[in-house]
Amino acid sequence: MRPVSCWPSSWSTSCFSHGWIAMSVVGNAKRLSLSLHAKHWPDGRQVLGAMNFSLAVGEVLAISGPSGCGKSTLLSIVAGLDQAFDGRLEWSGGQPPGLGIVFQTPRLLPWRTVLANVSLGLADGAKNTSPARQALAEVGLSEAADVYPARLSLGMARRVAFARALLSEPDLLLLDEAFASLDDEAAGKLRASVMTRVANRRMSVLMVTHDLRDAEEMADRLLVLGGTPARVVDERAMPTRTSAPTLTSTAVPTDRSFARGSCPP
Ligand SMILES: Nc1ncnc2c1ncn2[C@@H]1O[C@H](COP(=O)(O)OP(=O)(O)OP(=O)(O)O)[C@@H](O)[C@H]1O
Repeated sequence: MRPVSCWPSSWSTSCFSHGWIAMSVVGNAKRLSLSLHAKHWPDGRQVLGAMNFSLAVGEVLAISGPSGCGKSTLLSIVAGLDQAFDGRLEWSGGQPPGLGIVFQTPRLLPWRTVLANVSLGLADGAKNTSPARQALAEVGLSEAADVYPARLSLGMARRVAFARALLSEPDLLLLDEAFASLDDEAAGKLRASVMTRVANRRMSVLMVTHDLRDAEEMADRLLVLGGTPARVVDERAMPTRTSAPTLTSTAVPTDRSFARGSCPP
């Protein structure tokens, strides 16, 4: 069990002393620690319950669970987009790392070309287009550089969102069902692009997915959310990732039914 502490720098709110779901990585520098007590919506409904997890530098953590449980909400908290929660989010060194995000919907700006969308966030993006063109080539969309998002399929738009996220060379990549709508070849290429950066740059990845294959091929660990409010109902190490850090807790079940069904009460 992780000792309770009030970390010095965090996004928000209170310290609390009970209700932890303990899990810690041994021997790896941490990129982030999240100690969540609760997340309520403004109408008072509690969507997330107590959970506590860390993500190590170079680690890939997958989060799954039934639709509507609160996975995207959890990702928004980690992204700093939702700060209205009870708990603490702490980054190593006290500073949020460079974040890359691929949302469930690609969120491209419709009035900018594909190339201009990919260049968003780069200081000199408008002047030097070669990094963005390279990123587009990496996701197999060189030919789409000058078209507008309205002409893209959902899968193509997702690949553009990937190019945009990877171009910023993030320390932490957040993926929300990012491989959905992609054919096997495109999804395989993107997985490879991500995992190359994990290996070479020690990029960390927090990914929400319903697809066990994503978790099996990429993740060191899998957290399964369930219940209302959602909590971690299962945690397992993924045997296919040989770089998996040592866990201090958990049994590792072998069934693959984690993403099916509705939230149990
Ligand atoms: N801004 C909001 N205000 C109130 N309720 C919300 C808001 N956003 C999401 N919800 C509700 O919170 C719950 C969790 O939503 P969330 O999108 O996090 O689930 P999810 O597990 O990611 O679902 P899916 O797998 O279907 O994408 C759902 O019941 C949703 O309707």
